[in-house]
Amino acid sequence: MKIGCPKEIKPQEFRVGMTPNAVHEAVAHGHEVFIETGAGAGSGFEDDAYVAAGARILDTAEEIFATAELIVKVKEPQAVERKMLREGQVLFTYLHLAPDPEQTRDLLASGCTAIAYETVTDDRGGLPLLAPMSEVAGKLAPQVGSWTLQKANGGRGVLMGGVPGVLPAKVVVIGGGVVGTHAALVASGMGADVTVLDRSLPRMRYLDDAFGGRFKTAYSSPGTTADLIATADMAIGAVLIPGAAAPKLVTRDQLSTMKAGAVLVDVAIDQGGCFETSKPTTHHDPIYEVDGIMHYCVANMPGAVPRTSTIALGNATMPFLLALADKGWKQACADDPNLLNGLNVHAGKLTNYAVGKALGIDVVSPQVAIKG
Ligand SMILES: NC(=O)C1=CN([C@@H]2O[C@H](COP(=O)(O)OP(=O)(O)OC[C@H]3O[C@@H](n4cnc5c(N)ncnc54)[C@H](O)[C@@H]3O)[C@@H](O)[C@H]2O)C=CC1
Ligand SMILES: CC(=O)C(=O)O
Ligand SMILES: [Mg+2]
Repeated sequence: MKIGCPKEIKPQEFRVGMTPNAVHEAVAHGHEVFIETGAGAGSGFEDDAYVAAGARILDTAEEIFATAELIVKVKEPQAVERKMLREGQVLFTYLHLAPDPEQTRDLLASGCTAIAYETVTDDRGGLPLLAPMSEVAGKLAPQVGSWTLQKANGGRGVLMGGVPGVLPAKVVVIGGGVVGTHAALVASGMGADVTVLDRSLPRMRYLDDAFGGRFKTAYSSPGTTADLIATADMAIGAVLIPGAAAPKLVTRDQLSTMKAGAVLVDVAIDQGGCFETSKPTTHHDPIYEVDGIMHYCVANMPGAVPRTSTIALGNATMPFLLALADKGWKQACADDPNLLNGLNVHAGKLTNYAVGKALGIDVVSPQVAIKG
């Protein structure tokens, strides 16, 4: 199969969809791989490394999209990329369609088959292609939040770990999944006083067993969230209902109950955000203030550490990428219900129920779509 990997064009996005190692494996499986020149440079992979692994370098994204049957990316296709997608072409990348009606409309119009990393599942109910980036974003969240807490950046001027005789910062993490756990571990490692809120009792039991003492857990009800938010120096939004728009768990009215200069880091912004006042920002201009509360809402946080993120993402996508290329998308999805859960769009139809519900669009079941 002809596999193409264009350079990412989202602002300050330096990750790349395929590493030279991934190219090497795909070529060993008999596939042809086309990489846009410079695509890996931001992650420390120069064209030479791809050529040594067996890829051909093409000069433009147009050539990549025109040549490849399977396009492998990191971020959702931007408007100019969506225009280059065609019927029958397979797109394998993050999509986050629930909060993005324009992208959804364009993908449906293109006739392509789009498989979203973030809705591919595993046998234990996890999201194996979201997890590596959630690990990265979770670890980054207290780091960027503590920077935002600094006075010169608009924050309260509180040090995460305090000092002898001065209390540490209070951090509330809403959602104790992959992002939330990694955020809680780093925040507690920095010395903060951390509480994780979740609605899953089994998940909180696991967190307590595995990390007991390093942070506290509390059931995520509106009342508990309101109480904790009012005394927090930092809240990290890390909830997920797979495929769906994030629930709004802190309203604008609640900002007035918070301490001036407190910080909201909304990692769930790629699913629309879990704070009512969140709107997506970029690494170039990551923070803004509403009612005296600082917000950090970068939708591609792992792009800040592209070397780590590209390798971590490539490790996770590799088996799925090889299955898609070796068998073709229909057989690969028919053989693997977890990969089939990644199917969001096929031949002008939406195939993910959570996305359809969020956007009010009719859905064809993925099982039916692969027979079409
Ligand atoms: N901004 C960025 O760059 C990145 C964003 N993300 C996003 O971060 C979010 C979290 O991802 P993961 O941790 O991998 O998901 P996950 O599925 O591992 O964890 C989500 C957790 O939220 C909990 N939850 C659901 N509703 C809740 C509620 N009302 N209150 C409290 N907890 C609730 C679930 O029980 C689960 O434990 C997703 O939206 C994901 O797309 C992930 C990576 C990078
Ligand atoms: C998960 C995601 O959206 C990202 O890594 O950018
Ligand atoms: Mg994102």
